[in-house]
Amino acid sequence: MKLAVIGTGYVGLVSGVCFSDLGNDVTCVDKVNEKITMLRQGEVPIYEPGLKELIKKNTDAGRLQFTTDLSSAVKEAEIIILAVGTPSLPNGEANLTYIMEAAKEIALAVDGKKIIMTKSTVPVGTNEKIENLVRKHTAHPVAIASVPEFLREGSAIRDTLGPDRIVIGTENEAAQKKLIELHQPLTENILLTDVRSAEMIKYASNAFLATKISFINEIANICEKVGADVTRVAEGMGYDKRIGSSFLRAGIGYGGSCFPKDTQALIQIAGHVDYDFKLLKSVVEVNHDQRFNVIRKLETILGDLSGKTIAIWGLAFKPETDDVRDAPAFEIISSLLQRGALVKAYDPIATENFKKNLLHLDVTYCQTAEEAALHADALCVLTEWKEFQETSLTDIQSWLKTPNLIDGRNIYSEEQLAKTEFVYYSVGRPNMNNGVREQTPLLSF
Ligand SMILES: NC(=O)C1=CN([C@@H]2O[C@H](COP(=O)(O)OP(=O)(O)OC[C@H]3O[C@@H](n4cnc5c(N)ncnc54)[C@H](O)[C@@H]3O)[C@@H](O)[C@H]2O)C=CC1
Ligand SMILES: O=C(O)[C@H]1O[C@H](OP(=O)(O)OP(=O)(O)OC[C@H]2O[C@@H](n3ccc(=O)[nH]c3=O)[C@H](O)[C@@H]2O)[C@H](O)[C@@H](O)[C@@H]1O
Repeated sequence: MKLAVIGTGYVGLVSGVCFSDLGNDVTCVDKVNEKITMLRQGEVPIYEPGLKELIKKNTDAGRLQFTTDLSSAVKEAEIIILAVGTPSLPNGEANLTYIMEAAKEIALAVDGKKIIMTKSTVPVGTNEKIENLVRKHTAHPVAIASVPEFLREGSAIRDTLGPDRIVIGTENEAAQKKLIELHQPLTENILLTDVRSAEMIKYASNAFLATKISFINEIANICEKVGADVTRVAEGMGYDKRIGSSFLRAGIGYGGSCFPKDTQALIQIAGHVDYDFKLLKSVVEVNHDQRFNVIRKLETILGDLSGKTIAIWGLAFKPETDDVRDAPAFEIISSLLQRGALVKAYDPIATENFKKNLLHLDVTYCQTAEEAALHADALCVLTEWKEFQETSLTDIQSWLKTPNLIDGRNIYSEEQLAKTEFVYYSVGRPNMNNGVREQTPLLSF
């Protein structure tokens, strides 16, 4: 099939490349010239394991192209995939400017029968708005479908080529048939539904995963007070198939380009129909507060942070990506600087993106993990990069001025710590001091 993909962010690029890998002719479109130039030269504007190689394979095979010429790409295609951004407005609502602009450009370019398949995450009712807009600008038969995307950054190719499910929301039977045909090589598990339900499935899925994270983070906070270990609690819960073990990793809260924005957007969607989504509001609040536990723990160990040197390992919102959108590191570092601390930070690949976004922050960015940790009063691990997990605790101890370690992602085990002198605080697990577990006093009730 001939496809045009509008937008070469994570979703557009990865789905475009994967669809071409399945044998379709794909043209990826972006309005940013530099992105298209890079892609044509075989460079990838985002970091995603395996993507560069897959792009080369498919461009070499002549099935994958990149252009800024939306009109020609649309004319050539049977299916147009809409994958532009839907960032948050200041009030939390999804900003639909890019979607609507792109939809208009598509409508003005169509010259025959087409399917527009929306992969961007859009509030319930948006695809109907897209349809109305398109009808205003063209008389050609254009079918609209909502086909939400569920990929994760860092495992985007694997997720796209082996999805748990595909959701196709459309009222147009011919489009439905065509979209089943397009997605069938990926999975047999295709849910056919109406447009509004498809749009809601995406928000409900992200909101539910965010809820799991905030839930386990609150359990972790209680574990710290009662002397239990949240990793064992999560394991014990996860064996129950009704609960499942995924998304029960306690930490410093979720970040990234989607959970924070999509939870806020769903609260707004509910608000527009006079529904107060109390549970989700709490999920967001818990998540925001969770970040500051890192600061509270540092203050417990070091007291006043003014003049103290704090090493930060990890700036990306999760490993295997250079994406720093809404990364917890932003607020944690800002808060440290406000308290007068000196911050030295290291991330294997996200430093440049972080700097670009936070030019005003007075942070010393380091080339290696060791450089960041050297002579610091404490080290905070904010992203669970494998490189950090593989660094010997004996080395870390020798680099630091004082062996204080805040492990925001629970990457080190009690056994590893047993042979060290660290004051070690993690999330929802017993503190360690000089290789020994700190005892929680008898509970009074
Ligand atoms: N990032 C992710 O992992 C996931 C994102 N999503 C959703 O997918 C959508 C896209 O997300 P990202 O890929 O992160 O977006 P992004 O914001 O990184 O990229 C969007 C791209 O679209 C381009 N663009 C905007 N208007 C255009 C136009 N009129 N013509 C051509 N190009 C245009 C921009 O220049 C940009 O390169 C969002 O709605 C997001 O919520 C869904 C699942 C996963
Ligand atoms: O709509 C989207 O954009 C995507 O959002 C998430 O994907 P992503 O943001 O790439 O990354 P996740 O692996 O879900 O992690 C999100 C955040 O939650 C945190 N997290 C995740 C899992 C967990 O157990 N604990 C936890 O704190 C991560 O550290 C990270 O900050 C969803 O997992 C995807 O299904 C969805 O398509």
